[in-house]
Amino acid sequence: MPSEGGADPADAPARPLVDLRGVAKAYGAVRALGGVDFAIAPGECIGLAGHNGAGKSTLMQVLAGNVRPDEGTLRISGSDETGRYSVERAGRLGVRCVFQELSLCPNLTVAENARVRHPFLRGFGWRARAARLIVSQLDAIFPGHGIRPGDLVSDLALGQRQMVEIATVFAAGETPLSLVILDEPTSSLDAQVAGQLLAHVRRFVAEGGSVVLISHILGEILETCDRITVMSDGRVVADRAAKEFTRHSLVEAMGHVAHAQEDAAETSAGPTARSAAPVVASAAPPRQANDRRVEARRGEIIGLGGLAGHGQTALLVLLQNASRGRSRLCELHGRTAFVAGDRQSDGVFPLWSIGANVTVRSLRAMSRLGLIDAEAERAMEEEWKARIAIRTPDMDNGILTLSGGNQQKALFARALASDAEIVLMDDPMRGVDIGTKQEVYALIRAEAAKGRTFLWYTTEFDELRACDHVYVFRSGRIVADMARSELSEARVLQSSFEENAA
Ligand SMILES: Nc1ncnc2c1ncn2[C@@H]1O[C@H](COP(=O)(O)OP(=O)(O)OP(=O)(O)O)[C@@H](O)[C@H]1O
Repeated sequence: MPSEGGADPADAPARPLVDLRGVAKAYGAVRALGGVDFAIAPGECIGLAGHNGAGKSTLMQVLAGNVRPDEGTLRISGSDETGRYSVERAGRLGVRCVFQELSLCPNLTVAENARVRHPFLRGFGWRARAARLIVSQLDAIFPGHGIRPGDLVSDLALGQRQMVEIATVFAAGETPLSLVILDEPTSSLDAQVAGQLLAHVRRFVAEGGSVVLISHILGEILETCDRITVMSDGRVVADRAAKEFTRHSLVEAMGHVAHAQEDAAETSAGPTARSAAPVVASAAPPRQANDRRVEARRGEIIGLGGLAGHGQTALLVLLQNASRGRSRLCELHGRTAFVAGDRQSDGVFPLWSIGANVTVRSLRAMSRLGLIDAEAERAMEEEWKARIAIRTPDMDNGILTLSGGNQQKALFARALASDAEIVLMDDPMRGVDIGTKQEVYALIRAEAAKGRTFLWYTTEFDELRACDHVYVFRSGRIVADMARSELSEARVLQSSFEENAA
């Protein structure tokens, strides 16, 4: 059994770039880190895996200087930083991070944000220099990105904001860059853009840089990283060369049951013909030039695919904002609930408790004579905490005390606990660990079998395979639609890129 922090000492690099020993951190009763050893060699890409709430982000926040551990030592490039480490020290030592919650200022342009991150861009002509810096970095990492330096960040799609954030972090600064921490960097990127980033990571590492990559998409870390460290409940439970892991053994190391196939489509060999049930939701993208429209029948799981930001979210919003009945673009017969993918801006009520975030959509159903039935509310909170495994000692804690993936689970619970007949999902599985994903897929299938309808925008092909019928979007229009039996990744990709796809 691998020991804690346990690579064979013979494999340990002579002088690690980073050497954390016995790092512990508690938040009240929650032990986020329980004595972690973690080392990174120069020129090494480490994958950090583990269930939601395992402690990955907290460990990286320690390394970024944002969180001061209660115990443990921290050495960087041989220098003992224990007790004096800070964000500023991290910056000077060349440690930079892309965290799950984006740090860009929405009311500033792309170039102005680059200036905020890189204060050396000052004096006469700073704006042009900032623009050149960010555009050249975007070109290097994400060729064909389509982002202009004068674009306001608030006007960019989530994926584009993520690209700007990543490019800003990799851009040459005053101090040489030694370590880049990427905490779920691909969660809002589609497969093609994610591939561009991972290729860049490999180039950066080949040139001697180090990277820590956190991802719940296991294929990404298996293919990109040299070594994989697995965390569970605040501890390191496995630490080996990436090539020694298979997908199966990695899932097991994370403490999940490794099913023969962990994909969404696992048991979903459903009907291939459209069901005869009545249409409950139907919508046409405003830019659609022909009469194609997304149509969902009662009990169907409908997938919206294609590259990120090509009109899928807009269609879901159109349905969410539609009133019941029929209009030119929309037809809706039932109550809707929306599961946001961008939890920061559309999802969580940041000042509310976890419980209140879950039950808010159901309060009307739980109120009698204008008073909310507190017992029913508490029961709903506890039921969903158990059903979807929200990791918290107390549902009264603030929602922001949850790890990113657990916040996402709370949003899911809000929609599924509600009385909505139609659930609109805007790429909601981002940041959810593989064990929970399997449970949520099963839940969706069970709910669909009971007659609930799901419209599911996803950037993961595996999730499209769980759908009964898939519509592929490009440039704000539906360019293809196919039943599950006709679905293949090649077909979806082809339709996503070709203007005149089938
Ligand atoms: N500021 C905080 N206050 C209270 N608890 C916190 C805080 N930050 C983290 N925690 C708790 O610490 C634990 C570890 O969280 P962390 O964010 O490190 O997990 P993670 O492995 O990154 O999860 P995910 O995959 O969901 O992002 C969780 O139980 C979380 O609820």
